[in-house]
Amino acid sequence: MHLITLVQPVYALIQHKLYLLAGLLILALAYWTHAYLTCPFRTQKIPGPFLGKFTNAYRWYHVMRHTWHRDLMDLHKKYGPIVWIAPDEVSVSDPTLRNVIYGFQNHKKDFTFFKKSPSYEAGSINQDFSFIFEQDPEKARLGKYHMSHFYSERGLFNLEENFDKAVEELIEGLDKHHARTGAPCKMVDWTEFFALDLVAQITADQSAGFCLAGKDINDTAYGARVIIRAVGVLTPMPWVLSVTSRAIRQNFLLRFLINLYRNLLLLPTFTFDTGMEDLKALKEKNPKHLLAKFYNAQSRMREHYPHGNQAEGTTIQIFNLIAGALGVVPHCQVRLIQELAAHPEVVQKIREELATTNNTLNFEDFLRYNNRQNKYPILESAVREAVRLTPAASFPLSRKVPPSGCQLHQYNIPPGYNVSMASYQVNYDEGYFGPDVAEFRPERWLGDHPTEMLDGEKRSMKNYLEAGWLTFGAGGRVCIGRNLAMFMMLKFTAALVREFDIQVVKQPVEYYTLMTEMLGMEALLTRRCAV
Ligand code: HEM
Repeated sequence: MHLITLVQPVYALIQHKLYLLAGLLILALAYWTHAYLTCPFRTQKIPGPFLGKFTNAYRWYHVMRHTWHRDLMDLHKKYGPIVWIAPDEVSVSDPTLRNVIYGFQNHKKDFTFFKKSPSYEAGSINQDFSFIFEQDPEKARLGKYHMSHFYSERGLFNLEENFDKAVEELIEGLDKHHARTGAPCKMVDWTEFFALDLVAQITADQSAGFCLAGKDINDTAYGARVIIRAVGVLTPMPWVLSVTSRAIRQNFLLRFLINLYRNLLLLPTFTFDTGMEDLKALKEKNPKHLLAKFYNAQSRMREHYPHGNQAEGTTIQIFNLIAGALGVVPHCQVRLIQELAAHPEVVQKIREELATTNNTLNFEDFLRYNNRQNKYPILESAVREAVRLTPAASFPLSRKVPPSGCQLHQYNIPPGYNVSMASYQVNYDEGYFGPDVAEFRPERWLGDHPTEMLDGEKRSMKNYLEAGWLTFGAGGRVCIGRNLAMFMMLKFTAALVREFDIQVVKQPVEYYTLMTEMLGMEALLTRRCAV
């Protein structure tokens, strides 16, 4: 009887769609208002945009306008270094607080360590270890233990031959498709082709042929972009995450993922169910390349991921590599080309540096081992300056406040809430980087900083600047691919300025979803005679 009394009005509500809609809206408003009224940020009067305090829809709207990275900068200009941006999150813009949030694990472990926030679940699509999206710090540490050596400078040094093969194909492709024809070169496409060719080279010692073909074979890069953007759209919406599962997300993205692995590994019939034998054969053929390392790393971590499988566990590492090499590096590279085209004096200096090593960039002339000197300080600084100005992995690095809570300026953030910093507002902090923060000035990375290190040693500018920026994240979850990113950009840029004169005929436009993409830039390339 009671049940019927309850069910009848609900049924009536469902019958009238308008009432149902109004009911849902009232419920949502009641939920948001309750969350707002009980939020400790309110009692402490943390400033922020009114709508952002109420609902995640505010942040999502700005993501969908593809301007969130710049909007966040504006919010900080308006409200100060701590801004309440979403019902359970504050955004922080202060390089001196970087180490509070992104520190290393210490003996107090779970009590003080800021884990990646639950929003990282958006990028988890199978039951295996996915480096970027793993929230458990212990498992991430284990991943780093098994993988960091082959992403180290030394580890990559062993694959220099593969870098050079990818560079050769890049030059051949650019020459054939642009320099000789005079057709404008779509720079972001070419930086992506190079990334795909390079990944195929270092993963399985083979040419995937993107630069030679001068096109996105089978929409491989397009598919990877769809996946990365989909993660960006999902990340600011916690309720979507609670109603989708990894399996749903994987199925939605499956065809793009499989297409990616097929075209990179040159395994045209690859599937997760049937592909393990092919993967094994490929990794056995190339024991020194990354596919073999990925396979070994996932086997060692298997006991922690009992619901996963070897084919997915191995290939998801390729996806992580692609997320960095294809999702991020090309956009930093486009910024660098844009700046070099506008600063011929820097190009001249880079050419002079390259002339000292036979016009070729060699890793051994860059790495500071055996007391060798870096022979490319301007080129290195130009790359650093570009990744500072366009830190393309610009999504807020959201972290869950640990049981210890945390103090950010005058505010006390209780455990369980989220705090985040994003690279754009940190990297453009005038207090830290100086009033010329928005200018491309590679020389800011050279020489010494007036302050000293703790042990009384001189502090280099590089050390000072890297301690403040957030381009590669920081602390225990710092980017594992930062050496690879640097090497990719060094090799690409060295080859480009050696071989071509570049004239930008169309400027890039920033487009944020998860990464800040630099879309639309076109350049005319003229082959240089004097090499
Ligand atoms: C210029 C290029 C790159 C930039 C700006 C960049 C930036 C970042 C940032 C900001 C993070 C921290 C994410 C967080 O804290 O949530 C990160 C993490 C990571 N990056 Fe990169 N990245 C770049 C290139 C690469 C490349 C080429 C790889 C290829 C291996 C890579 C692999 C990773 C991985 C695996 C992580 C997760 C590390 C962890 O959570 O412990 N990145 N990257």
